[in-house]
Amino acid sequence: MTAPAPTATAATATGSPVTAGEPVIRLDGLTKRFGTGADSLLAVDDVSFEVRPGEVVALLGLSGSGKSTLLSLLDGLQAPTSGDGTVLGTALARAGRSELRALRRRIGFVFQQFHLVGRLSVLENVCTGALGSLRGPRLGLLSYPRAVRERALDGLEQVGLAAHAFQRADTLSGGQQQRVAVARALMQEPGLLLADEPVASLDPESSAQVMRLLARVAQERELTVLCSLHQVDLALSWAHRIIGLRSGRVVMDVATEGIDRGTVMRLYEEVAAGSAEGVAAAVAAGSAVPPRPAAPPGSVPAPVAASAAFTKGD
Ligand SMILES: Nc1ncnc2c1ncn2[C@@H]1O[C@H](COP(=O)(O)OP(=O)(O)OP(=O)(O)O)[C@@H](O)[C@H]1O
Repeated sequence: MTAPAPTATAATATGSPVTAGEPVIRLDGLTKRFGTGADSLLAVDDVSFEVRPGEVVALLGLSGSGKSTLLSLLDGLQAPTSGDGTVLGTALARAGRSELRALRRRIGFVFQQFHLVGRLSVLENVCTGALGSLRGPRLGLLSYPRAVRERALDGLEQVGLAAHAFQRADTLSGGQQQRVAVARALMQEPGLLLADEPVASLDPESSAQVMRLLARVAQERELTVLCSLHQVDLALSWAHRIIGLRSGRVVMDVATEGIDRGTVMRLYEEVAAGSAEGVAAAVAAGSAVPPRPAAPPGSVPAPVAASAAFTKGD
């Protein structure tokens, strides 16, 4: 599946969609350190990039490279240690609690584990997506305004699950539950959709279905999507752009159009500091990555070098 270019956009030479609007995300040296002193850990390290309206971006990187931490910073769930970022016009480092709460109401978040309430009906789960805009707690489907219930049903139709509206959520398959979670996120009418490994616990067929759904809603709603993934092939076929993290740093930022799989796979290999320039040139040219020099027999692999940046355009 190829990511459909959002409407009202003009494709650039690299195929990346660009609209005239302000960036939805603008990060400037965003940094998150856990702990202090010698034992502290730099989870997100001086990250700067922009995401334009309608862009569908896949966030790739080894386990522990900082993808989830970056997403939680963007959602205002964690405060940056230094640097700044603006999301939907809210400055992350300077926003107060209520501003961050307001920001979160405008960001849809899709989790790996769906986070549905299993004993509630599918429709009521979708209705909970509107809670941020309603006053007071809700108990039972009928406690939601009719307009919300109708919108939730429309959402379920959009994700192909209207027939299951009155079933308990925990009777659905994993792939179906994730599609319900997408419908719930869309109830917020978000200006940005973040997804943290939304298909990590799904089989290949359900994964493709969920990614196809995300691509479709992104196109139909001109919605900006930033989604962490472990599946390079899904990222290549679904996203407009791949941002690769290694040890918290952005080491790859490429349009998916014209990029080959081997180049992206370098993200998952250990990169010796000495070969970084070669990789950078290969990525920038969109060509195949030159072979790594063979390690002498018995040698210990070089540590992954966070400084081995091969950001496109460097
Ligand atoms: N609350 C925390 N306190 C301390 N360290 C943390 C915390 N959250 C994350 N980390 C550390 O920050 C680093 C980045 O973690 P993060 O979960 O963002 O990576 P990831 O790329 O999302 O990994 P995965 O693909 O396995 O989900 C890891 O070393 C992790 O152990």
